[in-house]
Amino acid sequence: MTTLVANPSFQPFAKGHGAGNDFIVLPDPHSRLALGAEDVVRLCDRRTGLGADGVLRAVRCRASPEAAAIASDADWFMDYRNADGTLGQMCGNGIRVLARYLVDAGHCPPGTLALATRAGLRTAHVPYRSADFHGPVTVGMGTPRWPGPEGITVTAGARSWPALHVDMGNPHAVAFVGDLTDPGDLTSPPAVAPADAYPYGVTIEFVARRGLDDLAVRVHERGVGETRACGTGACAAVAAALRTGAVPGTFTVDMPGGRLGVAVLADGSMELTGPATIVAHGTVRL
Ligand SMILES: N[C@@H](CCC[C@H](N)C(=O)O)C(=O)O
Repeated sequence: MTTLVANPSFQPFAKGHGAGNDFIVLPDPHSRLALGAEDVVRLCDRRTGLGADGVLRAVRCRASPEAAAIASDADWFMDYRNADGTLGQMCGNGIRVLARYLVDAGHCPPGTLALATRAGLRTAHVPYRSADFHGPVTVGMGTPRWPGPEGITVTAGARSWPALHVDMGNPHAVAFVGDLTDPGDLTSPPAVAPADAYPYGVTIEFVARRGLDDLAVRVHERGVGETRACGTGACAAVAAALRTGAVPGTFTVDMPGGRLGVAVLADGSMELTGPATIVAHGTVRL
């Protein structure tokens, strides 16, 4: 049985990012950390905390009944939290950063890592251990699903666009725009209609087509706000492009924080590739 202990005053952490989508990694192999929503909000605050788009609690699957129920054959569980303290099922950049951390910090050998998420088992490939905690990571993102409803509209500022509902383990609304400046500054969340289309909230992608296999994307993330990149969002954008005429292959997805690659495999599943960087290790007051 796992014993939850009172949060120690100072907890080890690592800070990392994937194409500018940044995370605090909290290694908690024995699942002893009682991490509340208020802890996450405090940690992610960019003035009074470390600052991040989200928190990745890294737990050994065998120490967590929740993780073992999701994927008993996985080694580690990514307990992902958004900056507002809410739980997320899946995070494409987060899982790449977690995999880079686990390998470079010596918790796992390089190669293939089986990782549990609330969206199910995901497989990350870390080609080598990096002494400077930086390098590419590829992750199998599963197959996009189309749960409906159709006829979704997204409104930002004074403009509206039709959008497609794509599920990448977490919910997305993808709108094609003429220019990435069209949605305005995105400092407040875009409106989505019908209002009951996403009972648990949604991440919204604004996508500009640049070429046959080249997309430029801005993302307003559920539980965070506009972020510099989003891995599930990149895959959702490619899925929506395929639905509207693009041909399966390998896509480049440019986001404000950097470039991600999305490969569409023969079975329709997707692989996400991009850089993952650990920028700091330390201890933080919880
Ligand atoms: N940044 C992420 C997505 C994180 C989860 C999202 N905010 C949600 O609530 O579903 C990514 O890289 O996929």
